[in-house]
Amino acid sequence: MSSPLVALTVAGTDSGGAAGVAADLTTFAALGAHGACAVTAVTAQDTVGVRRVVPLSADDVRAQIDAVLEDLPVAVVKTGMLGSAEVAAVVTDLPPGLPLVVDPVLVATSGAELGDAAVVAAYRDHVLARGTVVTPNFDEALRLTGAGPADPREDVALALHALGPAVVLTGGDAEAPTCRDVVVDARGRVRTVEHAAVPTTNDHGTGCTFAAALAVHLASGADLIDAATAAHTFVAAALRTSADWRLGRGRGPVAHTFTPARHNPPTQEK
Ligand SMILES: Nc1ncnc2c1ncn2[C@@H]1O[C@H](COP(=O)(O)OP(=O)(O)OP(=O)(O)O)[C@@H](O)[C@H]1O
Ligand SMILES: Cc1ncc(CO)c(N)n1
Repeated sequence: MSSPLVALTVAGTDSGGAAGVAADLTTFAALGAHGACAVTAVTAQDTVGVRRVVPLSADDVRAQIDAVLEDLPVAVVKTGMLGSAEVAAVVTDLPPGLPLVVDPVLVATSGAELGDAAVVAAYRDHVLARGTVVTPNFDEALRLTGAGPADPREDVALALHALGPAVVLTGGDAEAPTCRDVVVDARGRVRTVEHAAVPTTNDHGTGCTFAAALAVHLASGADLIDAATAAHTFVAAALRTSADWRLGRGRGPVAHTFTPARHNPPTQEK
């Protein structure tokens, strides 16, 4: 007997349905996985900006994670907005050996701050060391490493790798000819994944969607470079789908509803 692959997201909600838990669960479903969630914070957010953030306590988050892990055969955990150093410590306590994709959410697409200096310190001091792979954008990578904007992306990615995890430094840029993600595997080998950029402003949620897709592909057995390539391809296809959408007054949602694998869902044995 087989069951669907189970992926758990530990992340904040986006009331506009573009990023955070909504993006993660929809992406898991689009790739045929069963998604579970532990909510870290509730945001009042739309395509324009973030109006309010209500953090949940570390105990609230731990209770959700415990409930899921005690009942479901979770194959991979993906984290997004953690919101506080206390919640970050709960993530660090995840069972050893459970693959962990850390999307170190610090800033929303709209520019709103979603992680303060204490959260940055928590990532640097212990969350990254527990992570299997970390997926920052360039701005997040600079905050986590203290590097400067003129530093080569490969060097910044290697500085993150030195803190413990494999790395996919994402390079979304709708105005560039191509988007280039720098990948550093567990052994420190550097590769790049590059695709034509999709010219669109409907890109709210790309980072969450990418990390969620990466988590499913890794848990399905792909190596890091294949998983990053597949996740990058998924996001690009989703962006092509949403490019003509007219949703909201700001940066509209990426179409994480795009479903390439509905007819071939991944499975797991236990
Ligand atoms: N316009 C685009 N065209 C093609 N690929 C893109 C585009 N924008 C982002 N991507 C891809 O999407 C993935 C997520 O990257 P990105 O750098 O946008 O994350 P992010 O900045 O964390 O996202 P968010 O805006 O949700 O915080 C990467 O694989 C990136 O290359
Ligand atoms: C809740 C949440 N998580 C992540 C992001 C990153 O885009 C966001 N805007 N909101």
